[in-house]
Amino acid sequence: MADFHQGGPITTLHRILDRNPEELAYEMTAFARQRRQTLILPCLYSELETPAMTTIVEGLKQATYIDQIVVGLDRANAQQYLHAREFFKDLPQHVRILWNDGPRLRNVHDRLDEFGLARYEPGKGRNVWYCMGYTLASGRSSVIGIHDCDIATYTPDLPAKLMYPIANPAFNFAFAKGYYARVANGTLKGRVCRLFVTPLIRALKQVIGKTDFLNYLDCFRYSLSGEMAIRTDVAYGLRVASDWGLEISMLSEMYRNHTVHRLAQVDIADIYDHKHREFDPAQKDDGLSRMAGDIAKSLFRKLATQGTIFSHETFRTIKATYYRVALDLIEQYRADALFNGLKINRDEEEKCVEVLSEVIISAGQHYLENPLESPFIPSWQRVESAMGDIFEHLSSAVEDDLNDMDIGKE
Ligand SMILES: O=C(O)[C@H](O)COP(=O)(O)O
Repeated sequence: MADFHQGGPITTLHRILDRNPEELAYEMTAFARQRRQTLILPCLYSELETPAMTTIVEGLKQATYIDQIVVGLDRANAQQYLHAREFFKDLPQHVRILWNDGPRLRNVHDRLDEFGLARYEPGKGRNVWYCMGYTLASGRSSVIGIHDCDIATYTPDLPAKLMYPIANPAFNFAFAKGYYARVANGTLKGRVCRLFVTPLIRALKQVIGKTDFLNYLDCFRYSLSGEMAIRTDVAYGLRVASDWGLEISMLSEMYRNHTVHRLAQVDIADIYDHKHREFDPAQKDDGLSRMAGDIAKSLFRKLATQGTIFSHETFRTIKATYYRVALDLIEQYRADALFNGLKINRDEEEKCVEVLSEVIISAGQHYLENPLESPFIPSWQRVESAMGDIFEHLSSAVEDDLNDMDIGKE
């Protein structure tokens, strides 16, 4: 069972007791009278073909307190979009699917491009951003939950726990981040979070100083989790990164725009398992190294906006400090794993850290060579001020796709 320690400026909501899921759902239904809820599911078409997604959909059939489900569908052709419509059709909520690669949404994207507001690569960040835009356009809810679609350990009460801090009218939280332990095949996972983000933040604290921002980031128990809940009005002003810096950029934006008293993290699962990317030390620009690189750049850029001056020497010092901190952490993870009867491969963990330490140098180099680069997608507030009718266009594209009986016939 969890403890009840509050370890930093944001509020941690622990699962001190195992609550009855029906009681939780009953409370969420009552909250929904004042704060209606939309759940965003950013997914790739290929995820629809996995057992994880079937379990998620079965779980969501029980989550009748959710008013609307917005599916962001990436990498789907016409036939696959039609299959997605079929796949989600039995959900009891108001379901809308954003067929991001379909001609209508591409057309919306091209219009944004004309205004210089759509210059970003496809990916999860962009998918989530469009889903938030649609949710704003629909005007149906004041609470947004987002969770990944590859969760192999999904339980039907996960969305309730995730959205509870924002949905409960007794709370004034603007944003809540989900946390859990990632475990698979009897071993600790969450490699980028454990072996890169945590030691990097602690190394930055040593090199740059214990700034309030770094202390804030360090208190998140799983800063990279794809599970979060946010007030809809807060989502309106949010800039998100289009690359793997999405999660860290959201935390940075929350810190910049809101007092820490309105931010929370919430325990949403006993353990969490999902689809794992290969960690191939030879592939410096792919997989987990790519993810770590985007995160590092996002952090460096954020610190620069707070006045930190970086040089080649600073990055070399950060790398050396990171390496030492990471090795110490591996020792701690090992003790924790053994205590829980889990295996841990020290050689693999150390190899991973060696490769990730090089990522710090390459991300630093990239930052120094491209100081003005910004992978941020503008807030919907800015987009609406440039294109007053954007929400009508977005809604019509989604509705027209849904009602189009000729898709896939040509
Ligand atoms: O959260 C992480 O650290 C990355 O997504 C990698 O996760 P994994 O080690 O569980 O695959």
